[in-house]
Amino acid sequence: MAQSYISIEGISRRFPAPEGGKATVFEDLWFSMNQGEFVCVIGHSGCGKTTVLNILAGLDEPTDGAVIIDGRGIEGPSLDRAVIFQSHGLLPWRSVMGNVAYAVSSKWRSWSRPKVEEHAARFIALVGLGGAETKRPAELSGGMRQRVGIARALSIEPKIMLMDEPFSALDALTRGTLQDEVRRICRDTGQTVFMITHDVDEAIYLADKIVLMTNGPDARIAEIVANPLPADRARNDVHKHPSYYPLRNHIIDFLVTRSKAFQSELDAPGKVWNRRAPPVVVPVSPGAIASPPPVAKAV
Ligand SMILES: Nc1ncnc2c1ncn2[C@@H]1O[C@H](COP(=O)(O)OP(=O)(O)OP(=O)(O)O)[C@@H](O)[C@H]1O
Repeated sequence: MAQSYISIEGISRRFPAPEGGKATVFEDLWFSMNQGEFVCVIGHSGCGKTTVLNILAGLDEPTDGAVIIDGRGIEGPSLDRAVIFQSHGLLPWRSVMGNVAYAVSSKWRSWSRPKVEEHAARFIALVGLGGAETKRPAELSGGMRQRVGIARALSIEPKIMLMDEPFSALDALTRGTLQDEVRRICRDTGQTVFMITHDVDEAIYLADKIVLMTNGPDARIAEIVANPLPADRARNDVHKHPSYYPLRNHIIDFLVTRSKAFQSELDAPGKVWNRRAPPVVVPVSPGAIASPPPVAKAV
């Protein structure tokens, strides 16, 4: 059997609780990703999405369990894994060019200054910030800062892109353009993407798989939804696909109703829950052909 590229193996995270003891954010999560896959994670605030992302980034460690990437355990951050944070994480004393060029020169240490800046400028232009290279973060709007963070992450051409609501601070037009660009770049370069979002339509447009997490504390992966839309999808056409509304309704129903009830359903007598293999669901319209082939129940 082919080995997964990223394998999350039974990770838990507990923090000291204010009242003493430990608070469990999530317990015994199992999940894997193949190389080149685009995965979105959806779940209510506080279920531990950012904590999982920080563990994948090597910025935090699980209390139990392990994450294996390409056959090796994670040992801290790596330039093979770029992170786009909600809060930009820019160096305030550096210009737009300085922030992106710093990342580029960290990755390719032997490159000359002009080569670094030429490479950085391409990605600054890509996110629509050509002309703003000399500005410092304090001179930019929140959305512009977020675009610098996206340019910086894309510029180091990482194998894995970890994104925490990367488009949430952007206006609708810029968001759409950058979603298209990020999707195109990730597909062209075969990057593996783990992205947190609260935007169901964004997940439907971008993801191959959508991981649904139950509410915290003690959150778990409720389901993995395999996106039945064709991999080669166009933004303007996704809603015309016969499986679009079944997919959208399934996710919204989860967020509105099932994410809360899930825990008590699982605790019902006689319920057997295999944490190692959360159910894979392919929501399709009756009669539609699902892609990828249904590996589990279609609803
Ligand atoms: N360093 C920490 N110390 C104590 N508790 C923490 C720490 N980091 C996270 N938590 C707690 O873990 C829980 C999950 O936080 P996390 O940020 O991962 O959730 P999230 O699902 O990403 O939320 P959001 O959607 O609001 O960003 C929260 O209750 C948070 O208070």
